[in-house]
Amino acid sequence: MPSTKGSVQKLNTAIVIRCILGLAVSCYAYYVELATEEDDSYEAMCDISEHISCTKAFSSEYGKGFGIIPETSILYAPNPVYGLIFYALIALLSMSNRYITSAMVVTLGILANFGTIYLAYILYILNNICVVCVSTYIINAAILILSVKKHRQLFWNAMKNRQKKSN
Ligand SMILES: C/C(=C\C[C@@]12O[C@]1(C)C(=O)c1ccccc1C2=O)CCC[C@H](C)CCC[C@H](C)CCCC(C)C
Repeated sequence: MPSTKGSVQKLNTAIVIRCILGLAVSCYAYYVELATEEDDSYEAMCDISEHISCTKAFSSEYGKGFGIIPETSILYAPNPVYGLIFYALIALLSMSNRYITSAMVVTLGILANFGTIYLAYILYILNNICVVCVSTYIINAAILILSVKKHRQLFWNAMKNRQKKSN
């Protein structure tokens, strides 16, 4: 198992890049969601056909608060807002190479992928393909894989350091 400081830094960069992509996609989704609400004549780029439509997903009952948070809750917000908070949080936490922060990123990554499974199932129920949504699923999967790799690297680095000290 090769374990160097350099490969942890490379993984950090890779995670931050996925977060920036996630932020960009979430911004776009948020913009489209607002624009469809405000302007009836607005045509979103991601509305490609009858069954490949992002606005159908965004304006469905599941487009806000994941369809599970009650409308009266202060947490009730369009889904992309959760995406913005989530990707910003992961980017910040990924800059640290501490073991606990890395464990937090892995945990949040697992949560987000459960979110992905749920949202993908909703898309299936809606009989719809949403290109913007699917790209967030791919980003979430990549973030989880990379953060698990980083966590393993940190583990092996800690092991190596222990060995060095005892020798
Ligand atoms: C743009 C985005 C998801 C895309 C989409 O949600 C959209 C836009 C939507 O309207 C929709 C409608 C119907 C079916 C599917 C969909 C979606 O697919 C965001 C990902 C967010 C990701 C799944 C993060 C999950 C967050 C964690 C559960 C933990 C959050 C903790 C932090 C807030 C602190």
